[in-house]
Amino acid sequence: MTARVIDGKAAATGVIERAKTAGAALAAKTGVRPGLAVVLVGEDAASQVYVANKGRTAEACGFHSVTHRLPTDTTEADLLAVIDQLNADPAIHGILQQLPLPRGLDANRVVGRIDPDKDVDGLTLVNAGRLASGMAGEAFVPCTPAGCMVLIRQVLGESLAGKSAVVVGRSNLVGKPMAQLLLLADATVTIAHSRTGDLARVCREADILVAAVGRPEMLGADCIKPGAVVIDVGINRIAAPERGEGKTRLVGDVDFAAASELASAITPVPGGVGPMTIAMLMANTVSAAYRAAGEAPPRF
Ligand SMILES: Nc1nc2c(c(=O)[nH]1)N[C@@H](CN(C=O)c1ccc(C(=O)N[C@@H](CCC(=O)O)C(=O)O)cc1)CN2
Repeated sequence: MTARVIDGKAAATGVIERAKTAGAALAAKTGVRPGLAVVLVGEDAASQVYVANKGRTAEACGFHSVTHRLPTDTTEADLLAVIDQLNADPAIHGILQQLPLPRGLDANRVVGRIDPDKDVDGLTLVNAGRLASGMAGEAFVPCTPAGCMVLIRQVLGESLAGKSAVVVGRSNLVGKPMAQLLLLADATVTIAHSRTGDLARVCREADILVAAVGRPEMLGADCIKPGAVVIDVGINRIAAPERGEGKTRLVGDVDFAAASELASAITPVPGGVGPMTIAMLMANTVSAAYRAAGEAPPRF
């Protein structure tokens, strides 16, 4: 079998288009223009690219968009003051603290300061609790797992009843919310991780395999059940001397070539899950603005 390659860029373009249309409709009806604030602390090169993309995409959607770039030595008190100011700003409906934070800043305390109604990253305890309690409709769901679900539904439809899903990775940002979403769609879910015994055997049970471990090409052919849908969340930059001295390339957590021989559908890296992360941020921002305006948010 040669797997269908799931086009995350095309799916993301569709979500962004719907967010733009929904934002314009809200502004026309209520005068409320969706507003997104992104906060970046420090100089992490990848984060700078992601944050710039978030701002650009928000502007392309017609949103009010602000980016706070703070130096690496920002104190937690100063960062919390920025969050407080954004919490109080009526023009801002969504706040995202870009992660990771520099050493010395506590991500739980900083993210926990965001007003849950503006938490478009879905990382506050309130939104994580809503999702874990099955109240996904009222929660903001973290953007990457929300995007993975859009891609999975494209391939398998709404109900995952009867399907076994294995999520490799247990982060608050991806692994745990991903498992909750699959469970809510009626899949039978296992969360595995780097310390799982005989990981390949566990993965081979999966009709849906979601890889979010952050280790380049860690999951090979021995991890893939024939016909599985493989969603690769990993974005790992590795040396690519074949492209020239000092060159690099991106790979996922899955050995794409090997897995493609067995899977029925697979996301590539780049061009798979990554673009959906930013698209779902636009969707969550529109939803936050709808809620702030007392309107029912659209479904993405
Ligand atoms: N507060 C958050 N921090 C981080 C999140 C998040 O969802 N919320 N996710 C990641 C990084 N991320 C967004 O922030 C992100 C990662 C990757 C992509 C993307 O489009 N990737 C492209 C490749 C891009 C490249 O060339 O480097 C792809 O996969 O095609 C978008 C967003 C960590 N931090």
